Amino acid sequence: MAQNNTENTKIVLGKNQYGKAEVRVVKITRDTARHEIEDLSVTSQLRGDFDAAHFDGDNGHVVPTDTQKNTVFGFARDGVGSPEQFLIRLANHFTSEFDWVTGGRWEAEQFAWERIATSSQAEGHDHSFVRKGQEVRNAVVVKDGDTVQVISGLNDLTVLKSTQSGFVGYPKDRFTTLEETTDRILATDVSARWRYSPEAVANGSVDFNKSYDDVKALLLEGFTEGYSYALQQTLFQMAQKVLNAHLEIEEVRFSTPNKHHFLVDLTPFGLDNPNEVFYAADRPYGLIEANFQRESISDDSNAWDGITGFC
Ligand SMILES: O=c1[nH]c(=O)c2[nH]c(=O)[nH]c2[nH]1
Repeated sequence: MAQNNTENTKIVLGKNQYGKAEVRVVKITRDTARHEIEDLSVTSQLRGDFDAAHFDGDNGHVVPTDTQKNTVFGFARDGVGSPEQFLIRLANHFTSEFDWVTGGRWEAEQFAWERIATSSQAEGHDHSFVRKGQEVRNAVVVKDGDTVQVISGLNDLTVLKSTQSGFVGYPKDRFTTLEETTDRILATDVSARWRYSPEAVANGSVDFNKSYDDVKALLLEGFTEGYSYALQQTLFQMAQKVLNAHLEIEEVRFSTPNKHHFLVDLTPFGLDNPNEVFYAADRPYGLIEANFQRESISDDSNAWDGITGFC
């Protein structure tokens, strides 16, 4: 770390990074009449030797954030492919183009679109799309020297089990009013992130789009299977599915609200309620977070720095 001698106090520059946040880029591939759309929000942040900029106002090393934004658009001209590959391309570009850029952090959210099906085009319209309502995909690439870390993920994947879920056996004290139940609704908006082994990233063996679809399907399958004794246990079941099937993934992290559904008392109206009518409360909600990782991996990766909303 650099030091700067000011009048009488030595000041050291700590961690720093800079770049352009949330560059909204939409790429239409229009080589044929049937267009393709790729829609992303990309953040680029560079790390390296930027002492002079901070201490002396010397911008000789400061690749403008405006240039970083333009690079995103320029690279999109060739297509995105997968958000992970797109970010790795940006990482390799900035670290090879500018000697003093030793690494950085690149992040993307990807918004999915699907073709509008019409009565004349059941297979979907050629160039009219509707935003897919499910989850938002995301990716983070962190490069430090030659090591590239990739974390993929999704937000807001809303799921619900209408039975096969209960919550019993918890400790009770004078503040406990919650009734035990063996048949409740379990609902959550899944935020999940998973980190690939740097080796798998380096040898280029990961097909990030295929892997994403597969992990999402496994998370959903894990949610459906069996009886849930708590959201905590269901998260483990979901992670287990992913880690068993994808050896190139080292860890999976979750942040999931427990979206409570309270049985409404219909007796004032002379009606029974055999687990059919619920009040869907929006707050407060339980907040269940858990990270699952292979025992064999060390937990010293700082790839997660800057990812908020996970424990
Ligand atoms: O799945 C659950 N986990 C909890 O930790 C919890 N706590 C609570 O009140 N209800 C639930 N449900």
